[in-house]
Amino acid sequence: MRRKLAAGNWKMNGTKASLSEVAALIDAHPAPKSEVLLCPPATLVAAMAEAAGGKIAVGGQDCHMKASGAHTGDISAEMLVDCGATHVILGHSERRADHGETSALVCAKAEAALKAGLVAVVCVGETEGQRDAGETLDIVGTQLRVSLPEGATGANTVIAYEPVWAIGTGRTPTLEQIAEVHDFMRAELVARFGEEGAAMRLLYGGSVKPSNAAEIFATSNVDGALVGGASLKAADFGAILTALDAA
Ligand SMILES: O=C[C@H](O)COP(=O)(O)O
Repeated sequence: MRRKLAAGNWKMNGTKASLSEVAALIDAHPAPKSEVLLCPPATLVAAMAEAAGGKIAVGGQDCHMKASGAHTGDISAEMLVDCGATHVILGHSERRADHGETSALVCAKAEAALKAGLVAVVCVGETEGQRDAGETLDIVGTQLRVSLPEGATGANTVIAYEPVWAIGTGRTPTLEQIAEVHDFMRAELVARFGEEGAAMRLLYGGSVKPSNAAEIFATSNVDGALVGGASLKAADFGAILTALDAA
């Protein structure tokens, strides 16, 4: 049985004052059925982990493939662990677009994350042009195949399907489109990883909000969400968590 996961990605948002949202979330949802993960900017990982006190999981938004060394501005998986992180988002489309990250690099980062004991939340998803060209399953299949290292399991790896054109736009795929991609990903993962592929959580991400969460969570092979904008406010993220707990 896959435990549902409500994950929030704060992206480049938040200061120490924003940690009041974490306290509010925990107060309002002291014992959720679903697992809860928040991934703040690196500057807040340690403080958020302390504020969360183990009641919700905290993750980074990226890590380097190496454990240490001359890589100015980068952060290693070991450093995230040292700050109290248990997860790391890898291969988000904003990293792929802003920093030219390839699936091969994402795979190297995922290997580093797993070695350090982090859960890797690996993101895949097509652009609008790729969807219009009928390439969605090809793109997602290739990203999955290349981004995931050997040794990925249901315990150490989560997949987030995030159509690039749905991120921060208020647009979402139809439920049929989400189901098509999630069912496809499940089949690919089972074909490669067997039982471990069946155990991996598959999150949907892209304009998830309180008003559309319930229907998305009722969709085939959706085990939760990776939420951007709506994760910044405890009230919105809490409403999404409530919908996930009820699914
Ligand atoms: O990582 C989260 C996704 O990019 C979704 O962002 P969004 O909920 O603001 O559309």
